[in-house]
Amino acid sequence: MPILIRGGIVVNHDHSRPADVLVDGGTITAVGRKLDAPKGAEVIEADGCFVLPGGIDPHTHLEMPFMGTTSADDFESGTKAALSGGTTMVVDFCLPGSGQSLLAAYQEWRHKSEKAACDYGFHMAVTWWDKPVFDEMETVVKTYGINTFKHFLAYKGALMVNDDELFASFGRCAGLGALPLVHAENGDVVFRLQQHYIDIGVTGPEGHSYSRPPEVEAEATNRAIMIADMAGSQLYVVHTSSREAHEAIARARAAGKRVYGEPLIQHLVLDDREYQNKDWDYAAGRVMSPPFRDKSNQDSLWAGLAAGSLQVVATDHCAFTVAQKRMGLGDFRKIPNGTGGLEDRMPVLWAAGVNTGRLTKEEFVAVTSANIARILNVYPRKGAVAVGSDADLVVWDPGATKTVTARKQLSRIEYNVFEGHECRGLPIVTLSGGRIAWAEGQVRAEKGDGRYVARDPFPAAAVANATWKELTRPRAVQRLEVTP
Ligand SMILES: NC(=O)NCCC(=O)O
Ligand SMILES: [Zn+2]
Ligand SMILES: [Zn+2]
Repeated sequence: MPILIRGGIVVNHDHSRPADVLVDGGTITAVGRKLDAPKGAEVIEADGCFVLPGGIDPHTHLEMPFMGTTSADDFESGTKAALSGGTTMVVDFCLPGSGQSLLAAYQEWRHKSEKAACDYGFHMAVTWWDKPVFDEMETVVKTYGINTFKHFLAYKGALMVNDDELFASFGRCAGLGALPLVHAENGDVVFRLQQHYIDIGVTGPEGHSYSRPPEVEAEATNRAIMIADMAGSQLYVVHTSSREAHEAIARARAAGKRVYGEPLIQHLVLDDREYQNKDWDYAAGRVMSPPFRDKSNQDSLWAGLAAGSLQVVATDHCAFTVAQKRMGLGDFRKIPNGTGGLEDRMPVLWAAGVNTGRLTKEEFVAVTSANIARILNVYPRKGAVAVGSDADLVVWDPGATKTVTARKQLSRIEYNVFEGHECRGLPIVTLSGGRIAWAEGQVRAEKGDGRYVARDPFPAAAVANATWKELTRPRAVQRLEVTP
Protein backbone atom coordinates (compact mmCIF):
# COMPACT_ATOMS: atom_id res chain seq x y z
CA MET A 1 0.00 0.00 0.00
CA PRO A 2 1.38 3.48 -0.85
CA ILE A 3 2.21 5.77 2.06
CA LEU A 4 2.29 9.57 1.88
CA ILE A 5 4.28 11.44 4.53
CA ARG A 6 2.77 14.90 4.41
CA GLY A 7 3.83 18.32 5.65
CA GLY A 8 7.30 17.57 7.01
CA ILE A 9 10.74 18.99 6.29
CA VAL A 10 12.91 16.54 4.38
CA VAL A 11 16.48 16.51 5.70
CA ASN A 12 19.29 15.06 3.62
CA HIS A 13 23.02 15.31 4.31
CA ASP A 14 23.37 18.20 1.86
CA HIS A 15 20.11 20.15 2.13
CA SER A 16 16.72 20.43 3.80
CA ARG A 17 13.42 21.55 2.32
CA PRO A 18 9.72 21.32 3.06
CA ALA A 19 8.41 18.38 1.01
CA ASP A 20 5.98 15.50 1.09
CA VAL A 21 7.35 12.01 0.49
CA LEU A 22 5.43 9.31 -1.35
CA VAL A 23 6.50 5.70 -1.08
CA ASP A 24 5.23 2.69 -2.92
CA GLY A 25 6.48 -0.85 -3.37
CA GLY A 26 9.43 -0.37 -1.03
CA THR A 27 10.91 2.68 -2.74
CA ILE A 28 10.46 6.43 -2.66
CA THR A 29 8.42 7.38 -5.72
CA ALA A 30 8.06 11.15 -5.26
CA VAL A 31 9.45 13.98 -3.13
CA GLY A 32 7.80 17.37 -3.59
CA ARG A 33 5.34 20.01 -2.45
CA LYS A 34 1.67 19.23 -2.11
CA LEU A 35 1.73 15.68 -3.44
CA ASP A 36 -1.65 14.03 -3.91
CA ALA A 37 -2.31 10.90 -1.93
CA PRO A 38 -2.98 8.05 -4.39
CA LYS A 39 -6.19 6.11 -3.91
CA GLY A 40 -5.92 3.83 -0.90
CA ALA A 41 -2.72 5.45 0.40
CA GLU A 42 -2.07 5.71 4.10
CA VAL A 43 -1.25 9.29 5.10
CA ILE A 44 1.20 10.13 7.87
CA GLU A 45 0.93 13.75 9.00
CA ALA A 46 4.42 15.12 9.66
CA ASP A 47 3.73 18.81 10.45
CA GLY A 48 6.46 20.16 12.68
CA CYS A 49 8.58 17.05 12.03
CA PHE A 50 11.65 16.23 10.01
CA VAL A 51 11.72 13.37 7.53
CA LEU A 52 15.15 11.72 7.60
CA PRO A 53 16.76 8.77 5.84
CA GLY A 54 16.62 5.74 8.14
CA GLY A 55 19.75 5.38 10.22
CA ILE A 56 22.44 2.89 9.28
CA ASP A 57 24.48 1.38 12.09
CA PRO A 58 27.64 0.03 10.49
CA HIS A 59 28.93 -1.72 13.58
CA THR A 60 26.89 -4.33 15.48
CA HIS A 61 27.57 -7.75 16.99
CA LEU A 62 24.28 -9.64 17.20
CA GLU A 63 24.39 -13.19 18.55
CA MET A 64 28.18 -13.00 18.48
CA PRO A 65 30.21 -15.80 20.09
CA PHE A 66 32.82 -13.93 22.11
CA MET A 67 34.91 -14.45 25.25
CA GLY A 68 33.28 -17.74 26.16
CA THR A 69 29.68 -16.62 25.69
CA THR A 70 27.32 -15.18 23.05
CA SER A 71 26.06 -11.60 22.93
CA ALA A 72 22.50 -11.44 24.24
CA ASP A 73 20.69 -9.61 21.43
CA ASP A 74 20.11 -11.67 18.33
CA PHE A 75 19.09 -10.46 14.89
CA GLU A 76 15.45 -10.25 15.98
CA SER A 77 15.75 -8.34 19.25
CA GLY A 78 18.66 -6.25 17.94
CA THR A 79 16.97 -5.11 14.74
CA LYS A 80 13.66 -4.42 16.51
CA ALA A 81 15.57 -2.27 18.99
CA ALA A 82 17.22 -0.55 16.02
CA LEU A 83 13.88 0.25 14.36
CA SER A 84 12.48 1.73 17.58
CA GLY A 85 15.39 4.17 17.58
CA GLY A 86 15.18 5.16 13.90
CA THR A 87 17.83 2.79 12.54
CA THR A 88 16.69 0.81 9.48
CA MET A 89 19.87 -1.03 8.52
CA VAL A 90 22.62 -2.70 10.53
CA VAL A 91 25.94 -4.05 9.32
CA ASP A 92 27.18 -6.96 11.42
CA PHE A 93 30.40 -8.99 11.36
CA CYS A 94 30.94 -12.56 10.11
CA LEU A 95 33.69 -13.90 12.36
CA PRO A 96 35.46 -17.04 11.11
CA GLY A 97 37.16 -19.03 13.85
CA SER A 98 40.88 -19.64 13.48
CA GLY A 99 41.34 -21.88 10.44
CA GLN A 100 37.63 -21.68 9.54
CA SER A 101 36.59 -20.97 5.97
CA LEU A 102 35.29 -17.46 5.33
CA LEU A 103 32.53 -18.96 3.22
CA ALA A 104 31.40 -21.21 6.08
CA ALA A 105 31.34 -18.23 8.45
CA TYR A 106 29.22 -16.32 5.95
CA GLN A 107 26.69 -19.18 5.82
CA GLU A 108 26.54 -19.28 9.62
CA TRP A 109 25.82 -15.57 9.87
CA ARG A 110 23.27 -15.69 7.04
CA HIS A 111 21.46 -18.37 8.98
CA LYS A 112 21.39 -16.29 12.17
CA SER A 113 20.32 -13.18 10.29
CA GLU A 114 17.17 -14.77 8.84
CA LYS A 115 15.46 -13.40 11.97
CA ALA A 116 16.27 -9.77 11.14
CA ALA A 117 13.36 -7.32 11.20
CA CYS A 118 15.25 -4.61 9.28
CA ASP A 119 17.71 -4.66 6.38
CA TYR A 120 21.24 -5.75 7.11
CA GLY A 121 24.64 -6.44 5.59
CA PHE A 122 27.92 -7.91 6.74
CA HIS A 123 31.59 -7.16 7.10
CA MET A 124 33.85 -10.23 6.91
CA ALA A 125 36.57 -10.53 9.57
CA VAL A 126 40.05 -11.71 8.67
CA THR A 127 41.07 -13.57 11.83
CA TRP A 128 43.84 -15.75 10.37
CA TRP A 129 45.87 -15.69 7.19
CA ASP A 130 46.86 -18.23 4.59
CA LYS A 131 46.23 -18.92 0.91
CA PRO A 132 42.63 -20.14 1.40
CA VAL A 133 41.76 -16.82 3.04
CA PHE A 134 43.37 -14.90 0.18
CA ASP A 135 41.41 -17.02 -2.33
CA GLU A 136 38.07 -16.93 -0.52
CA MET A 137 38.15 -13.15 -0.16
CA GLU A 138 37.33 -12.94 -3.86
CA THR A 139 34.16 -15.05 -3.45
CA VAL A 140 33.21 -13.01 -0.39
CA VAL A 141 33.33 -9.83 -2.49
CA LYS A 142 32.09 -11.04 -5.86
CA THR A 143 29.51 -13.65 -4.86
CA TYR A 144 28.40 -12.65 -1.37
CA GLY A 145 28.32 -8.87 -1.78
CA ILE A 146 30.60 -8.03 1.14
CA ASN A 147 33.00 -5.20 0.29
CA THR A 148 34.58 -4.70 3.73
CA PHE A 149 37.05 -6.82 5.73
CA LYS A 150 37.61 -6.33 9.46
CA HIS A 151 40.97 -6.80 11.20
CA PHE A 152 41.52 -6.92 14.96
CA LEU A 153 44.83 -5.59 16.28
CA ALA A 154 43.61 -6.49 19.79
CA TYR A 155 42.35 -9.70 21.46
CA LYS A 156 45.72 -11.45 21.47
CA GLY A 157 45.42 -15.20 21.18
CA ALA A 158 41.89 -14.94 19.78
CA LEU A 159 40.94 -12.61 16.92
CA MET A 160 44.19 -10.63 16.64
CA VAL A 161 46.26 -10.58 13.44
CA ASN A 162 49.89 -9.47 13.11
CA ASP A 163 51.41 -6.78 10.87
CA ASP A 164 52.52 -9.27 8.23
CA GLU A 165 48.95 -10.56 7.94
CA LEU A 166 47.60 -7.05 7.98
CA PHE A 167 49.83 -5.91 5.13
CA ALA A 168 48.91 -8.95 3.04
CA SER A 169 45.18 -8.60 3.68
CA PHE A 170 45.12 -4.84 3.08
CA GLY A 171 46.85 -5.39 -0.27
CA ARG A 172 44.30 -8.07 -1.16
CA CYS A 173 41.46 -5.69 -0.24
CA ALA A 174 42.91 -3.05 -2.55
CA GLY A 175 43.11 -5.58 -5.38
CA LEU A 176 39.46 -6.55 -4.90
CA GLY A 177 38.09 -3.02 -4.57
CA ALA A 178 37.21 -3.68 -0.92
CA LEU A 179 37.70 -1.55 2.16
CA PRO A 180 39.68 -2.85 5.17
CA LEU A 181 38.38 -2.04 8.65
CA VAL A 182 40.51 -2.12 11.74
CA HIS A 183 39.96 -2.44 15.50
CA ALA A 184 43.00 -0.41 16.48
CA GLU A 185 44.48 -1.28 19.87
CA ASN A 186 47.93 -2.76 20.38
CA GLY A 187 47.00 -6.24 21.60
CA ASP A 188 50.51 -7.15 22.78
CA VAL A 189 50.77 -4.10 25.03
CA VAL A 190 47.21 -4.55 26.33
CA PHE A 191 48.09 -8.15 27.23
CA ARG A 192 51.12 -7.02 29.27
CA LEU A 193 49.26 -4.19 30.97
CA GLN A 194 46.39 -6.49 31.92
CA GLN A 195 48.85 -8.86 33.58
CA HIS A 196 50.49 -5.94 35.37
CA TYR A 197 47.22 -4.70 36.89
CA ILE A 198 46.19 -8.19 37.95
CA ASP A 199 49.63 -8.66 39.55
CA ILE A 200 49.27 -5.50 41.64
CA GLY A 201 45.78 -6.50 42.77
CA VAL A 202 43.54 -4.45 40.45
CA THR A 203 41.01 -7.11 39.49
CA GLY A 204 37.83 -4.99 39.08
CA PRO A 205 36.40 -3.38 35.92
CA GLU A 206 38.59 -0.28 36.36
CA GLY A 207 41.55 -2.55 35.47
CA HIS A 208 40.02 -2.94 32.00
CA SER A 209 40.21 0.80 31.46
CA TYR A 210 43.72 1.19 32.97
CA SER A 211 45.12 -1.53 30.72
CA ARG A 212 43.82 0.07 27.51
CA PRO A 213 45.08 3.69 27.67
CA PRO A 214 44.72 6.02 24.64
CA GLU A 215 48.33 5.29 23.70
CA VAL A 216 47.55 1.67 22.75
CA GLU A 217 44.83 2.97 20.46
CA ALA A 218 46.94 5.78 19.01
CA GLU A 219 49.86 3.47 18.24
CA ALA A 220 47.66 0.90 16.51
CA THR A 221 45.73 3.54 14.59
CA ASN A 222 48.94 5.10 13.29
CA ARG A 223 50.35 1.69 12.46
CA ALA A 224 47.25 0.58 10.56
CA ILE A 225 47.17 3.86 8.64
CA MET A 226 50.81 3.50 7.55
CA ILE A 227 50.40 -0.17 6.65
CA ALA A 228 47.30 0.64 4.61
CA ASP A 229 49.19 3.37 2.82
CA MET A 230 52.07 1.04 2.00
CA ALA A 231 49.62 -1.62 0.81
CA GLY A 232 47.83 0.92 -1.40
CA SER A 233 44.48 0.57 0.35
CA GLN A 234 41.96 2.82 2.02
CA LEU A 235 41.23 2.29 5.69
CA TYR A 236 38.23 2.58 8.03
CA VAL A 237 39.04 2.75 11.74
CA VAL A 238 36.18 1.45 13.89
CA HIS A 239 35.31 2.81 17.34
CA THR A 240 37.75 5.74 17.33
CA SER A 241 37.59 6.82 20.96
CA SER A 242 40.54 9.07 21.78
CA ARG A 243 41.95 12.42 20.75
CA GLU A 244 45.26 10.82 19.76
CA ALA A 245 43.58 8.28 17.45
CA HIS A 246 41.42 11.01 15.92
CA GLU A 247 44.52 13.14 15.35
CA ALA A 248 46.22 10.24 13.57
CA ILE A 249 43.23 9.98 11.23
CA ALA A 250 43.01 13.74 10.69
CA ARG A 251 46.75 13.89 9.97
CA ALA A 252 46.46 11.04 7.46
CA ARG A 253 43.56 12.72 5.69
CA ALA A 254 45.45 16.01 5.55
CA ALA A 255 48.27 14.09 3.86
CA GLY A 256 45.87 12.81 1.21
CA LYS A 257 45.33 9.32 2.61
CA ARG A 258 41.84 7.88 2.28
CA VAL A 259 41.13 7.06 5.91
CA TYR A 260 37.79 7.13 7.73
CA GLY A 261 37.03 7.23 11.46
CA GLU A 262 33.97 5.99 13.35
CA PRO A 263 33.31 7.24 16.89
CA LEU A 264 30.65 5.46 18.92
CA ILE A 265 27.77 7.23 20.62
CA GLN A 266 29.05 5.75 23.92
CA HIS A 267 32.44 7.46 23.60
CA LEU A 268 30.81 10.76 22.67
CA VAL A 269 28.72 11.04 25.85
CA LEU A 270 30.10 8.66 28.51
CA ASP A 271 33.45 8.88 30.26
CA ASP A 272 35.84 6.79 32.31
CA ARG A 273 34.42 7.83 35.70
CA GLU A 274 31.87 5.08 35.06
CA TYR A 275 34.54 2.48 35.91
CA GLN A 276 35.04 3.99 39.37
CA ASN A 277 31.46 3.16 40.36
CA LYS A 278 31.40 1.15 43.60
CA ASP A 279 28.73 -1.18 42.17
CA TRP A 280 30.65 -3.96 40.38
CA ASP A 281 27.73 -4.80 38.06
CA TYR A 282 27.35 -1.15 37.07
CA ALA A 283 31.04 -0.75 36.20
CA ALA A 284 31.28 -4.15 34.46
CA GLY A 285 28.24 -3.25 32.35
CA ARG A 286 30.36 -0.43 30.88
CA VAL A 287 33.35 -2.64 30.00
CA MET A 288 34.00 -2.41 26.30
CA SER A 289 37.02 -1.94 24.06
CA PRO A 290 38.25 0.70 23.70
CA PRO A 291 37.01 1.78 27.13
CA PHE A 292 35.27 5.08 27.83
CA ARG A 293 37.87 7.85 27.92
CA ASP A 294 38.33 10.89 30.10
CA LYS A 295 36.07 13.77 29.13
CA SER A 296 38.77 15.75 27.29
CA ASN A 297 38.61 13.22 24.45
CA GLN A 298 34.94 13.90 23.77
CA ASP A 299 35.51 17.45 22.51
CA SER A 300 37.98 16.12 19.96
CA LEU A 301 35.50 13.50 18.66
CA TRP A 302 32.67 16.02 18.40
CA ALA A 303 34.96 18.46 16.58
CA GLY A 304 36.00 15.70 14.18
CA LEU A 305 32.38 14.98 13.27
CA ALA A 306 31.68 18.64 12.53
CA ALA A 307 34.96 19.13 10.67
CA GLY A 308 34.61 15.96 8.61
CA SER A 309 37.78 14.25 9.86
CA LEU A 310 35.47 11.65 11.46
CA GLN A 311 32.56 10.50 9.35
CA VAL A 312 30.25 8.06 11.11
CA VAL A 313 28.62 7.48 14.51
CA ALA A 314 28.01 3.80 15.31
CA THR A 315 27.16 1.73 18.41
CA ASP A 316 29.29 -1.44 18.30
CA HIS A 317 26.13 -2.94 19.86
CA CYS A 318 27.36 -6.04 21.66
CA ALA A 319 25.13 -6.50 24.68
CA PHE A 320 25.75 -8.88 27.59
CA THR A 321 23.47 -9.61 30.54
CA VAL A 322 24.51 -9.06 34.15
CA ALA A 323 25.09 -12.81 34.54
CA GLN A 324 27.34 -12.86 31.48
CA LYS A 325 29.34 -9.88 32.75
CA ARG A 326 29.80 -11.69 36.07
CA MET A 327 32.00 -14.23 34.29
CA GLY A 328 34.69 -11.66 35.07
CA LEU A 329 34.12 -11.37 38.84
CA GLY A 330 37.60 -11.44 40.36
CA ASP A 331 39.37 -10.95 36.99
CA PHE A 332 38.43 -8.06 34.70
CA ARG A 333 40.08 -9.87 31.76
CA LYS A 334 37.14 -12.29 31.71
CA ILE A 335 34.36 -9.67 31.61
CA PRO A 336 32.83 -9.99 28.12
CA ASN A 337 33.63 -6.79 26.26
CA GLY A 338 30.71 -4.85 24.87
CA THR A 339 27.78 -2.52 25.49
CA GLY A 340 24.38 -1.89 23.90
CA GLY A 341 23.15 1.23 22.14
CA LEU A 342 21.16 0.34 19.01
CA GLU A 343 17.92 1.98 20.08
CA ASP A 344 19.61 4.97 21.70
CA ARG A 345 22.18 6.05 19.08
CA MET A 346 19.97 8.47 17.14
CA PRO A 347 18.01 10.04 20.06
CA VAL A 348 21.13 10.43 22.23
CA LEU A 349 23.16 11.87 19.34
CA TRP A 350 20.39 14.34 18.47
CA ALA A 351 20.12 15.47 22.10
CA ALA A 352 23.86 15.78 22.68
CA GLY A 353 24.70 16.92 19.15
CA VAL A 354 21.92 18.83 17.40
CA ASN A 355 20.28 20.34 20.50
CA THR A 356 23.64 21.69 21.67
CA GLY A 357 24.71 23.10 18.28
CA ARG A 358 27.59 20.67 17.90
CA LEU A 359 25.94 19.23 14.79
CA THR A 360 23.49 20.62 12.28
CA LYS A 361 20.55 18.39 11.43
CA GLU A 362 22.14 17.80 8.01
CA GLU A 363 25.40 16.73 9.70
CA PHE A 364 23.31 14.44 11.89
CA VAL A 365 21.97 12.75 8.74
CA ALA A 366 25.50 12.59 7.32
CA VAL A 367 26.98 10.79 10.33
CA THR A 368 24.03 8.49 11.02
CA SER A 369 23.30 7.36 7.45
CA ALA A 370 24.53 9.17 4.31
CA ASN A 371 28.27 8.99 4.99
CA ILE A 372 28.20 5.32 5.88
CA ALA A 373 26.05 4.55 2.84
CA ARG A 374 28.67 6.25 0.67
CA ILE A 375 31.60 4.57 2.42
CA LEU A 376 29.94 1.15 2.03
CA ASN A 377 28.89 1.84 -1.57
CA VAL A 378 25.12 1.59 -1.05
CA TYR A 379 24.37 5.27 -1.62
CA PRO A 380 21.86 6.56 -2.75
CA ARG A 381 19.88 3.35 -2.39
CA LYS A 382 20.36 3.91 1.34
CA GLY A 383 21.13 7.15 3.20
CA ALA A 384 18.99 9.52 1.11
CA VAL A 385 15.44 10.79 0.90
CA ALA A 386 15.31 10.78 -2.90
CA VAL A 387 13.23 9.28 -5.67
CA GLY A 388 14.39 5.72 -6.29
CA SER A 389 15.95 5.28 -2.85
CA ASP A 390 14.71 2.54 -0.53
CA ALA A 391 11.77 3.73 1.53
CA ASP A 392 13.67 3.54 4.82
CA LEU A 393 12.54 6.72 6.51
CA VAL A 394 12.15 8.28 9.91
CA VAL A 395 9.57 10.86 10.93
CA TRP A 396 11.48 12.73 13.57
CA ASP A 397 9.71 14.95 16.08
CA PRO A 398 12.22 17.49 17.45
CA GLY A 399 9.90 18.27 20.35
CA ALA A 400 9.22 14.72 21.55
CA THR A 401 10.97 13.75 24.78
CA LYS A 402 11.92 10.68 26.74
CA THR A 403 14.25 9.61 29.50
CA VAL A 404 16.27 6.55 28.57
CA THR A 405 15.53 3.62 30.83
CA ALA A 406 16.27 -0.10 30.61
CA ARG A 407 12.75 -0.80 31.86
CA LYS A 408 11.31 0.20 28.49
CA GLN A 409 14.00 -1.00 26.10
CA LEU A 410 13.71 -3.75 23.51
CA SER A 411 17.27 -4.95 23.99
CA ARG A 412 17.33 -8.12 26.10
CA ILE A 413 19.72 -6.95 28.78
CA GLU A 414 18.69 -5.61 32.20
CA TYR A 415 20.53 -2.27 32.13
CA ASN A 416 21.30 0.57 29.75
CA VAL A 417 24.54 2.54 29.70
CA PHE A 418 22.53 5.68 28.85
CA GLU A 419 20.09 5.19 31.76
CA GLY A 420 18.66 8.56 32.80
CA HIS A 421 19.75 10.47 29.68
CA GLU A 422 17.14 13.05 28.73
CA CYS A 423 16.38 13.03 25.01
CA ARG A 424 14.49 15.75 23.15
CA GLY A 425 14.02 14.80 19.50
CA LEU A 426 12.75 11.29 18.79
CA PRO A 427 11.56 9.09 15.94
CA ILE A 428 7.77 8.87 16.03
CA VAL A 429 7.39 6.65 12.95
CA THR A 430 10.02 4.44 11.29
CA LEU A 431 9.44 3.08 7.79
CA SER A 432 11.49 0.12 6.64
CA GLY A 433 11.23 -1.14 3.07
CA GLY A 434 8.15 1.02 2.54
CA ARG A 435 6.22 -0.36 5.52
CA ILE A 436 5.58 1.11 8.93
CA ALA A 437 8.03 -0.75 11.12
CA TRP A 438 7.64 1.23 14.32
CA ALA A 439 4.91 3.68 15.38
CA GLU A 440 3.07 4.74 18.52
CA GLY A 441 5.72 3.08 20.63
CA GLN A 442 5.17 -0.34 19.09
CA VAL A 443 7.30 -2.42 16.74
CA ARG A 444 5.20 -3.49 13.78
CA ALA A 445 7.96 -5.12 11.74
CA GLU A 446 8.10 -8.88 12.05
CA LYS A 447 10.98 -11.24 12.55
CA GLY A 448 12.32 -12.01 9.06
CA ASP A 449 11.10 -8.80 7.38
CA GLY A 450 14.68 -7.59 6.90
CA ARG A 451 16.48 -8.17 3.61
CA TYR A 452 20.13 -8.89 3.02
CA VAL A 453 21.79 -5.94 1.27
CA ALA A 454 24.64 -7.03 -1.01
CA ARG A 455 27.23 -4.36 -1.74
CA ASP A 456 29.35 -4.06 -4.89
CA PRO A 457 33.11 -3.56 -4.75
CA PHE A 458 34.30 -0.02 -5.40
CA PRO A 459 37.78 -0.06 -6.89
CA ALA A 460 38.08 3.71 -7.58
CA ALA A 461 40.13 4.53 -4.47
CA ALA A 462 42.47 1.56 -4.92
CA VAL A 463 42.96 2.45 -8.60
CA ALA A 464 43.73 6.07 -7.65
CA ASN A 465 46.16 4.94 -4.93
CA ALA A 466 47.87 2.54 -7.36
CA THR A 467 48.10 5.18 -10.09
CA TRP A 468 49.73 7.68 -7.75
CA LYS A 469 52.07 5.04 -6.32
CA GLU A 470 53.18 4.03 -9.80
CA LEU A 471 53.85 7.66 -10.72
CA THR A 472 55.84 8.35 -7.56
CA ARG A 473 57.54 4.98 -6.96
CA PRO A 474 61.31 4.82 -6.44
CA ARG A 475 63.09 4.18 -9.72
CA ALA A 476 66.59 3.05 -10.64
CA VAL A 477 68.83 5.98 -11.64
CA GLN A 478 69.87 5.85 -15.31
CA ARG A 479 73.66 6.50 -15.48
CA LEU A 480 76.29 6.70 -18.14
CA GLU A 481 78.11 3.46 -18.52
CA VAL A 482 81.33 3.31 -16.51
CA THR A 483 84.22 1.86 -18.48
CA PRO A 484 86.21 -0.46 -16.20
N1 LIG B 1 33.89 -3.41 21.45
C1 LIG B 1 33.70 -4.37 22.29
O1 LIG B 1 34.06 -4.21 23.44
N2 LIG B 1 33.10 -5.53 21.94
C2 LIG B 1 32.75 -5.97 20.67
C3 LIG B 1 33.91 -6.50 19.88
C4 LIG B 1 34.73 -5.39 19.32
O2 LIG B 1 34.25 -4.63 18.48
O3 LIG B 1 35.88 -5.20 19.69
ZN1 LIG C 1 36.37 -3.76 18.21
ZN1 LIG D 1 32.85 -4.23 17.39
